[in-house]
Amino acid sequence: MQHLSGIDRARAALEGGARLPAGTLSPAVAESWLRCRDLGLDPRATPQGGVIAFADVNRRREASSALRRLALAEMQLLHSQIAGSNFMIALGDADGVVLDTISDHRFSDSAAGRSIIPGSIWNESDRGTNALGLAALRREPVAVYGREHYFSCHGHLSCMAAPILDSGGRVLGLLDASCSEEARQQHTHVLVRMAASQIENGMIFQERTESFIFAFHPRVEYLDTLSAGLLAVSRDGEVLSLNRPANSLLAGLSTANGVHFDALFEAGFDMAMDGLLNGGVIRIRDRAGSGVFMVCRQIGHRGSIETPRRAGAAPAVLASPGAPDFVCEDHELRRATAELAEAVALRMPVHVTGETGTGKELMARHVHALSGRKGEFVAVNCGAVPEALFIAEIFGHERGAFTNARTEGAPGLARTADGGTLFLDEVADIPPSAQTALLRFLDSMELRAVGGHKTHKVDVQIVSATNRNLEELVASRAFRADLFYRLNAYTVRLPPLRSRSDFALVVQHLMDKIAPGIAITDAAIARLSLRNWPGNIRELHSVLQRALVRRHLEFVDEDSFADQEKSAEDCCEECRDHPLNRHKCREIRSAFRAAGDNVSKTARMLGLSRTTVYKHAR
Ligand SMILES: Nc1ncnc2c1ncn2[C@@H]1O[C@H](COP(=O)(O)OP(=O)(O)OP(=O)(O)O)[C@@H](O)[C@H]1O
Repeated sequence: MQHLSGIDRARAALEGGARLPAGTLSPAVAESWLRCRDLGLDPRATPQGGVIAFADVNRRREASSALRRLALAEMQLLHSQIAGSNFMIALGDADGVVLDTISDHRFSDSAAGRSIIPGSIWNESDRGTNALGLAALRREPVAVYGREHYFSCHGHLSCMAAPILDSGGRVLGLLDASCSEEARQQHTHVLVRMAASQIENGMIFQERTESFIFAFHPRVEYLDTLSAGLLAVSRDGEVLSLNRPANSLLAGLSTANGVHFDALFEAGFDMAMDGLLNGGVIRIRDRAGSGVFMVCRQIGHRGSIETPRRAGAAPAVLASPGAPDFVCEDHELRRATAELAEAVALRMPVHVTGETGTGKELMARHVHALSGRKGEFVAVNCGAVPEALFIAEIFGHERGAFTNARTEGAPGLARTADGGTLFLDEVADIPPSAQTALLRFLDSMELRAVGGHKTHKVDVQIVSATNRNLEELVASRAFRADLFYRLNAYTVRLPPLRSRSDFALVVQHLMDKIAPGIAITDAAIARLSLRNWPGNIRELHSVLQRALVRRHLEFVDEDSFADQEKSAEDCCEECRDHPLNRHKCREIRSAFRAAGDNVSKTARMLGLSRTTVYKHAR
């Protein structure tokens, strides 16, 4: 109760513009309040806006891709440790902009949950005192409970945040757990700190694949814990990075950039290596005289055997056992898929975008093969399932849940995909009522059949795809923003065929598939490359098939497409792929030419509206 009355007095002073009573707040919070007051922020006002545009979120996500890869896996774990307790886990970048959230559905449906979304800015100067902003400023873990938040409108929130630092002490990102004030639990703070340390350590391993990594601690039984110091050391003994515990364990010694192992430990690098490379734990003294145990956690290798693949280093054809080959020499596509394997290894949901026929389903099958999962690849066309049945179709239904033909009950597609991949095609068409259910499922990987009482946990790789602009749908509120961010943890944008720099390779690949051994001339490829390809690779496939038929499966040259091009010229772009419309379209275009390219005259001749004529005559 004392704490409450203390905070009451402190708030009264803050909101009344008076001096803050001493001893009522932690120094970190008190200093933050004063900074906010100096900035002229009104604690009773509602902080303005504070959400950046989608494109910026994506740019920031890309800039933090290495961090996100590790953090998303930790966030999942953290979420499962504190699941069911009305919490949200958020990852922010160094500027306090939220990049990803995983949330308990009760929390995400609350006012607080709606304020912590990807793109929301939680730095101190925008949102006043809050854990994320304060942890970024202080570069240490911080908790801000209830009314300690500067703005009274955030008084129902409790947040615990820990910064994720690089070995130079710079903030790479922030991990935050937020809940409603009454749901807060002490141990969450510890879990968030542990997760942040785990990510920091992971970053050292991820970035230093060519270095030795040693763990050390004064007590041998702590070598496997998060308290152990980690040192990344080059083959010459130069210390390249240290984690936070290493810095504290070596306090008093200079660990500045480029320091040599010999300057930190009495036994020289070569002698230490003899013992460490034998796989054993050695005991050595640091230069301050303290004894520590040390073990080698990674043997650095030379060259590029395991160095992470950079954009530009990916192969021309992505091939995985069990998946159809995916031509991928185009540089945009290579960049988009450079880190796909890592994302899949971390079970990140993959979102594939691209025009119709660009290979979204093929990419989904490739992800499935990459995941090495033994279970099934289950594709759902979200646009084709009626709204009323969507949830039952995905999550199953118990016997008797429906009174029509579905009396028997079914496990649902998500359970069928257990151990495999669930491909949500045309994901933009998921009915609004099912979006919430899908979001809950993605957060917990648990589902309950319609009419059932038992929940089932499943393990599925999620791949979604659309050729619509999901960002616009989110902006118009037709698609839930939190679901959008959850699905596109890793996005692959497939370029349209007309802009692919590997066009010739795609043609050659399709030829090999359709008619192995039959040649296509360079001139034919050059001619095809001039087209617009609204139907992309699917359209190219059928154009090649028709050309092969015309040439009796002997060869394909530039004249093989003559009749196709002529008939294409005869109708407008939209009707070209619709056999049913083609006839009508040709009639309009020929009447238009006969009428001397006069739209009104053609319209009168055919008894059609001018708009219709214009649409086809263009
Ligand atoms: N990169 C590629 N390499 C080889 N073949 C490809 C590639 N991309 C697509 N294809 C082929 O093109 C055809 C269309 O691909 P797919 O069905 O995956 O497209 P999609 O984007 O899912 O289409 P839609 O949006 O209409 O559902 C398939 O025959 C596929 O094998």
